[in-house]
Amino acid sequence: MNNKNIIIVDDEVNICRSMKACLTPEGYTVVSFTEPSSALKSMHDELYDAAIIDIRLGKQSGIKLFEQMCNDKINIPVIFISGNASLDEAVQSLKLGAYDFLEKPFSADKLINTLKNCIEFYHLRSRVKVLEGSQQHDMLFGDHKLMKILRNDICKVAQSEAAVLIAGESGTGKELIAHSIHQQSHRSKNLLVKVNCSAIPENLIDSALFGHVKGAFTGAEQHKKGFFEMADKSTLFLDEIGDMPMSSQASLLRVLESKEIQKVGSEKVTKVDVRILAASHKDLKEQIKLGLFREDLYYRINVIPIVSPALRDRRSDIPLLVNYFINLLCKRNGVAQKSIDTNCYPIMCQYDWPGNVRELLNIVERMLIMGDQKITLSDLPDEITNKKNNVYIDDEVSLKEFRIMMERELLIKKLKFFNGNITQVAKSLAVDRSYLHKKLNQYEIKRNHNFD
Ligand SMILES: Nc1ncnc2c1ncn2[C@@H]1O[C@H](COP(=O)(O)OP(=O)(O)OP(=O)(O)O)[C@@H](O)[C@H]1O
Repeated sequence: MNNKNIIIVDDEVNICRSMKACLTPEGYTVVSFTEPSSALKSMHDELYDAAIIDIRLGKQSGIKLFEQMCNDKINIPVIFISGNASLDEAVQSLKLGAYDFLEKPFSADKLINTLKNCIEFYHLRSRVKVLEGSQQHDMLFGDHKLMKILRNDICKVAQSEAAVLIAGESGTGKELIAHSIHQQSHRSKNLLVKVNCSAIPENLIDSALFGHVKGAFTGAEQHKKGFFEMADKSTLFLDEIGDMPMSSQASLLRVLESKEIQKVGSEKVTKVDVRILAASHKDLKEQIKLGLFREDLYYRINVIPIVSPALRDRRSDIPLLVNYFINLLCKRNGVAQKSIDTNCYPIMCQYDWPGNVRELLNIVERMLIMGDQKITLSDLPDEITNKKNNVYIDDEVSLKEFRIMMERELLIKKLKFFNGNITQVAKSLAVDRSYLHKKLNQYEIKRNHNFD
């Protein structure tokens, strides 16, 4: 059984019946309509795998129906049929994006084969789109043991259907984690649907999550699919869930409990099969205490918790990420490959990166644009070189890196103490002036370095 849903739109009831009779034994579930408006309504309400549409629907036009489907973003592959359409109409239908055109009368075999190829073709096409999309997402870089544990956890949870709550500071890669879970799950043949919960106005949440029918409220000029329907048989990623208003949380909880949706303005209740991933940079337990997040919803979405580590907790990954971003950005922007002076790494590892990987990515991009062929210490922004925190020593730092860090810290301290007086600094360090100049050049420290 192939378990696919097909919709037929033909003004001749007999033709609908005979197509149904030949497709049903092949395992297709077939519904038919003689009226384009009822067909369009059904396409909004149900999920179809393909549509077979007559070009001439009495006084109405199948092509017009197809155009309306495109406007309403109903993405069903279409096969047109007709006994009396002109060649022009057939060509027009294909130009609009229909999969094929069959001239009546056609054999049962011809219909069955065309339909099978059509569904396979669209399935492959969406798979290619998913793979293209995933290439931008699945690069969860990092060799630190925290990243190894994270990748291992992702691999395990991907195989299950349980809801996952991804916690972690902003910019640590929570969205990448969600994509990675989806890509490794059996739902990956369908697209992951992402919702930014903080961006949906409170009064539109039901319509955004469940969709609405035409005329449900002022401004609802078209039928609209909600995120749950879009994510049917796939994964729904609820990003920034901690920013969702309380009233919206109630609607979300209802659908998570019942696994059913009801479009705004419709009586009909539809089952959905959606896996939930959620993320928040806010501490949801804290939000519960503050009365800003529902405890019952928290337990629904937090079946498996995953924590995305802050960059400062895996500093040894910084050189790896910097190199990865340099390659990525040079390729993406079509510029010649640039490189970085490895003396930059110890300094970059000292910085706390409050914006995490996103901040690192932005800074690398800025240095690539503004700097020369090789990024050097002088290209590092002030907030990184003027760090005032205690020296951080990573588990995996090498002796050479450690020496560079300490020497640099010491030179800056002394220069500050002696107001940039080289003779005094050299004397206090028990080195001669030329050696001190050499070191200052090596670490690109200027005498009038900004010491604040
Ligand atoms: N481990 C990583 N490897 C490669 N790139 C990463 C990694 N982590 C994050 N990034 C990149 O950093 C940027 C921010 O990541 P992402 O949007 O996933 O973070 P987030 O935690 O969801 O942030 P927010 O809480 O602000 O939504 C993206 O460009 C992402 O590709």
